[in-house]
Amino acid sequence: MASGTALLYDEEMTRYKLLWVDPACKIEVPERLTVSWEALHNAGLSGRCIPLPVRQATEEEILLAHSQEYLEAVKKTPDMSLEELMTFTQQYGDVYFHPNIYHCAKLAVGASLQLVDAVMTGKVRNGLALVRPPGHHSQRSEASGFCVFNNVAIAALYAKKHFKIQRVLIVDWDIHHGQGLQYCFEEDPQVLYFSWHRYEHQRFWPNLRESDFDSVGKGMGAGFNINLPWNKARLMAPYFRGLLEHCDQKCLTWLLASLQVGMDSSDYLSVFFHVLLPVAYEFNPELILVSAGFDSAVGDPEGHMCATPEIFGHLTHLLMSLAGGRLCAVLEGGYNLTSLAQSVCQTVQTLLGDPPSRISGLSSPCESALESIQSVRAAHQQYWVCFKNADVSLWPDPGTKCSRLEGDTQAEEALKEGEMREIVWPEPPSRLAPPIRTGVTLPAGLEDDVLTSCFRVTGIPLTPNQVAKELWHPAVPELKDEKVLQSLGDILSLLKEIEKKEVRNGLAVVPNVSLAATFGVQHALTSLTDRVLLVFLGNEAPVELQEDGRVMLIQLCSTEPVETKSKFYVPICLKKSSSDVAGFLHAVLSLLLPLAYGYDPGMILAVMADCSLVGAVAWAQLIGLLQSFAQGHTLALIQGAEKEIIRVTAASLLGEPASTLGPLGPPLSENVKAVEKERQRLQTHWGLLQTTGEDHP
Ligand SMILES: NCCCNCCCCCC(O)(O)C(F)(F)F
Ligand SMILES: [Zn+2]
Repeated sequence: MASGTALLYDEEMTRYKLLWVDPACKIEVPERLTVSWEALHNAGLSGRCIPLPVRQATEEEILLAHSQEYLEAVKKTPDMSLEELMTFTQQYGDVYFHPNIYHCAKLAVGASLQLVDAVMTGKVRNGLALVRPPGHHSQRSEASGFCVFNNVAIAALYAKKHFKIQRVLIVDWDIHHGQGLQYCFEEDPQVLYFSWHRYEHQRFWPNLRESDFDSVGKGMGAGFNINLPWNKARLMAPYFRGLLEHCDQKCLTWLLASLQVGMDSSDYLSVFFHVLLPVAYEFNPELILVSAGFDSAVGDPEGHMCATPEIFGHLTHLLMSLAGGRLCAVLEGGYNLTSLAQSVCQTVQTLLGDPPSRISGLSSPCESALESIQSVRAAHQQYWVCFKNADVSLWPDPGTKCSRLEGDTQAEEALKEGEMREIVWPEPPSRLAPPIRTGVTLPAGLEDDVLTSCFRVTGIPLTPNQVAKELWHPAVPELKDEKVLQSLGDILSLLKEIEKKEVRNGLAVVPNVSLAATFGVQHALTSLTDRVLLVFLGNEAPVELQEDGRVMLIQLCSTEPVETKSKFYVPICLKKSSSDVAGFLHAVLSLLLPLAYGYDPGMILAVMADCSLVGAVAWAQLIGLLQSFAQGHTLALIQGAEKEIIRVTAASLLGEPASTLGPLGPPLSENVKAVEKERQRLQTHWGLLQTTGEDHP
């Protein structure tokens, strides 16, 4: 299994810049690369990566995505005078040329291809190419938006050609629409292009009608182009008409900044749960390419978004569960040098396997985001079975796009000026990786190669009254069984190792999983955290729940669970769950992840009480996704000695990407209905569950 994270950078790519005055291009400066590189160095992250040399792309490689005449034209730029460069630039939009930009553009493509080679040959697991000029706007015969050659398009075409890959997923989280990528692949069913971008009903650059959600791809490529447009909130102007008379410029600026509707982490995560991840799992890609633009981070002068840099650690982690972890990230935009550097570090740290930091304060996606989510799911319902049961009765019908009154532009300008001065955000918290990753307690005789890199933990057997004290309930008969007492002792010492940050996560194979779960929850609450998420696969409810919210129980069962009103108890009854992998995954993506992010637990207990409920691969996928939370503090408890389950659990806890689930069939409609029922019940309490707007009837 490949391991290691590649980092590609060459300071030659800093050696071009804008040589004349052009307000549209002045933000694309060489310092974008140097601050990113230095931040990675200062954080000790570049030292943990595998440095790969960049190289110049060959003409043949560039011609995969560009025309001969365009290449010939760009080839002439190194010999041009300043005037000739300015004239040459005039024919394109929002881009500039420089005598050295052709050289750098070849290095940017070459770096991307080096990264694809290293990942596809298993030399590394994943990686990031820090490049400029960026690529996702450039087209067959046209430069655009600071882009000269389309780095990611060429990388995808190169991967298909040289590695016979038939399914590539491109995730473009840059705040601008990568129209160059859309045009390149819109008829290609082998390349699924996903982009979110500021759109504002076509009022945001590049102002293209085809950047809207109804561009789904063409011909054989229908369904393989997904646009998620960010449109500003509805009609701010009327609120301000009244206020304008009373408040001065400063107050208006503040007011707009506080109402400024840049999207935040809740919007981003909702799109991943309810649009991107369901389709990505169904598509089952062999390689993930990320057009990693960080102008979608807070503070960016182009993006005006609110999502803080740690969100990229989460987005990266969620994508690493796909394609066996084969992920190539290529830098696109990002113009606030502080948030760019922080976002790059968050991304690389996750690629290296460090657990994402906890994100608190998540809420519901905003109305505008919900409208976009619903529109995209409706537009793609006919192409993806994961949207088959989506609630897409259109709200409001697309005809009534909320237009923006002219008054906004003056307000917009105020916002732009005001907000640039004031925007600040906290540094992302440090994400320490403990020396050892996984502690295990196993009954003897369960040796396994994977387990050798785990840290064996054996505890002191507990006495019955010790347990009774911890569990605050009368001693149960099992407590006579010294195997049970030993396993509880083992769990206690595992939790202590996690508490001391000696290990990050743990695995215990136990004789009585319900007792172990109850004990684990109680001990975690007394010594580790005030919020424990218990994910329980099995039918017997392990713990009585207090409504104080210190435990959230998500229980996957096969028999009809008791009716509940609690927002901390989520029974999900799945029929034939071991064969309905799609149904299981639907439950994880549309229920479990949104709940867990909303709850923000300090500890995860993942309990496999009944090995028949899901297969080993689905379970491993779940263990991988659960490491998004609680700084990776997961304790997996397994009853019985299913060797395969134990092996994949340990592998996942050690950071091995789970193997792919393979092509997914349609989920069982009764399972989708069960999940939808719970989602409807809970979405008012946990906003990340929403997929449609509130005022939808
Ligand atoms: N206010 C100035 C208007 C600038 N309009 C052009 C924006 C180009 C964005 C380029 C990018 O960030 O998408 C890339 F990733 F390609 F670099
Ligand atoms: Zn951008």
